[in-house]
Amino acid sequence: MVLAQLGGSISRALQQMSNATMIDEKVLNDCLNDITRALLQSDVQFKLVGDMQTNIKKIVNFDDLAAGHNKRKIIQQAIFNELCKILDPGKPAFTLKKGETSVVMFVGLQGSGKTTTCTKYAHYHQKKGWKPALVCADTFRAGAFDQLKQNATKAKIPFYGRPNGLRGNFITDFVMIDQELVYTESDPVRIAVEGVERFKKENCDLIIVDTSGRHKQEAALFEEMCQVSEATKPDLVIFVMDSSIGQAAFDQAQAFKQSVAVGAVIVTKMDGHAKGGGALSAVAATKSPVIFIGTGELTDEFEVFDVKPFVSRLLGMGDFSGFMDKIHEIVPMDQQAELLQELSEGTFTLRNFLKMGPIVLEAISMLPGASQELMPKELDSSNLKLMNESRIMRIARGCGRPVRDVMEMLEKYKTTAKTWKRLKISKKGDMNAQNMRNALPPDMLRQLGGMGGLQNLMKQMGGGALRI
Ligand SMILES: Nc1nc2c(ncn2[C@@H]2O[C@H](COP(=O)(O)OP(=O)(O)OP(=O)(O)O)[C@@H](O)[C@H]2O)c(=O)[nH]1
Repeated sequence: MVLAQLGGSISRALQQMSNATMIDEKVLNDCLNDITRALLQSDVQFKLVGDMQTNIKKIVNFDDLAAGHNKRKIIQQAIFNELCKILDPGKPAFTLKKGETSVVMFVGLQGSGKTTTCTKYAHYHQKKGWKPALVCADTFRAGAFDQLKQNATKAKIPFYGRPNGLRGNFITDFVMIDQELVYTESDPVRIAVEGVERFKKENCDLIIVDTSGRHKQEAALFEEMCQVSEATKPDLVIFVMDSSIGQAAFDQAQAFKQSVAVGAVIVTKMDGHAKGGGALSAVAATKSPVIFIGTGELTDEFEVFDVKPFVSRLLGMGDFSGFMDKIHEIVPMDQQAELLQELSEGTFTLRNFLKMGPIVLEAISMLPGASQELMPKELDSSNLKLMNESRIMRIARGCGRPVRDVMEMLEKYKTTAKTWKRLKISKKGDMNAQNMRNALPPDMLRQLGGMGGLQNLMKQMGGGALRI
C-alpha cells in the first residue's frame, strides 16, 4: 500500500517517544526529527514539512503545559491533526443532487488514471441509484475512446465520443474501423458539448466528461482544457492524481488548480508501493478534498475517502468504521448471520475465507497493528500445519492452479483467521473496547494511551461499540 513506509516510520517514532520514561523537550525534538526525516524521504514538500513541525512545536509548548498534562497524548494528537490538515482543506466537496443534472469533468496528468477512474466513479454512483453517462473528450491519446467505450460497455453505462483523428499536422475526418469508414472528430470541445447536450436530453443526472492527460509545460493543452471547462460548465472538476507522483507533484497540481476550478481530488493506484508523499503535497496544493481513492485496476476497486480514518490507518491505529463497512459490503446479506455466529465463537472457517475472497485482506489491513507493511512479513513467516503436501498438490491439480497459489491462499487464510480469533466479535456484531484490547499488541495499546485512550478512539470512530 502507498504510504505504508511513511506510516511505519511515523508509528515507530511515536512508539519510541512512548517508551521514554519522561517526555521532555529533547524527547519531543527527537520524535519530530524522525517524523520530519520520514516525511521528506517520502517526497512530502519541504515547506509543508517545515510548517507541520512549527505548528506541532507551537501546540506542544512545554512552558505552557501544566504538570499533570498527558504530554504523550497531546503530542500524538498534534501529529495526527497536522497530518489531517494536509489532506483536509476544511471545506466539503460539491455534493451531487438527486433530481438535478450534474456535469463532472475529470482532469489530470497523462496516465494518472482518469479514464479508468471516470468509469469507477460512474459505476459507484450507478449502484447508488444515479443515472450516469460518460463523455470521452480525450481526442489526444490514440485508443482513449476505445478504452472508455470498453469500460463503459462492461459496466453498462451509456457513453459518447468519437475515435480520434490524427492530431498535429494532419487532421483526418475519417478512419477505417472494422472495414467501415467512421467519421472522426479531433475537437474535444465540440465532442464534450455534443455529449453533454445529448445526455441532458436523455435525462441522465450525472454526466462525466473525461479529458486528455496533460502537463503544465503543455500550454496549448492547458488552454484546450480551459475551453472544455468553459463550454460544458461543469458543476465539479475532479483532479485525478497518481499516488506515485514524486517531487514534481505540488507544482503540477497547482498549475491545474490555477487553470480550472478544481473542486475535488481522486488519488489513484493506492494499491502500489510508491512513497506517496508527493501525492500528499499535491493534495495540499489543490486545497480541495480527496473524495475517493483508487485501489486497483478493476471498476469496483474504489473507496470513499475519509481523512481521519485514513490518517489513523496510516499511523497503524486502525480504521474500525472502514473495517466494518468493508465486511458489510463483501458479505451477502443472507450469509451475515452465519458469519456473525462464527465470529462470536472466535472461529473463522476456510470456507468463509474463500467466500469473501482476497478483499478480506484489505479489510484486515484496516485493523490496528495490521499495517500493510507488517502483513507480508507475517504471511511469509507463517507455517500452515492443517494441510499436508499431498493435499495441497491435489487441490492445485483439482483447480488447475500452481501449488504456489494454493500455498499463498492458505497463508492468507491463516493470517486472517488468527486476527479474527483475537477480535471475537459479539453475536450482535458489536466490537467493544475490551475485545479490541485483547486483539491489540501490547505496544500498540500503550501507544493509544491504554484502555482509556482506546475507548476515546472508539468513540471518535463511531460509538463505543460498532455494529456490522
Ligand atoms: N493498480 C492500479 N492501476 C490503476 C488504477 N487506476 C488506473 N490504473 C491503471 O493506470 C493506467 C492508466 O490509466 P488510464 O485510465 O488509461 O489513465 P489516463 O489518465 O486516462 O491516461 P491519459 O488519457 O493518457 O492521460 C491503466 O493501466 C490503468 O489500468 C488504480 O487505482 N490502481
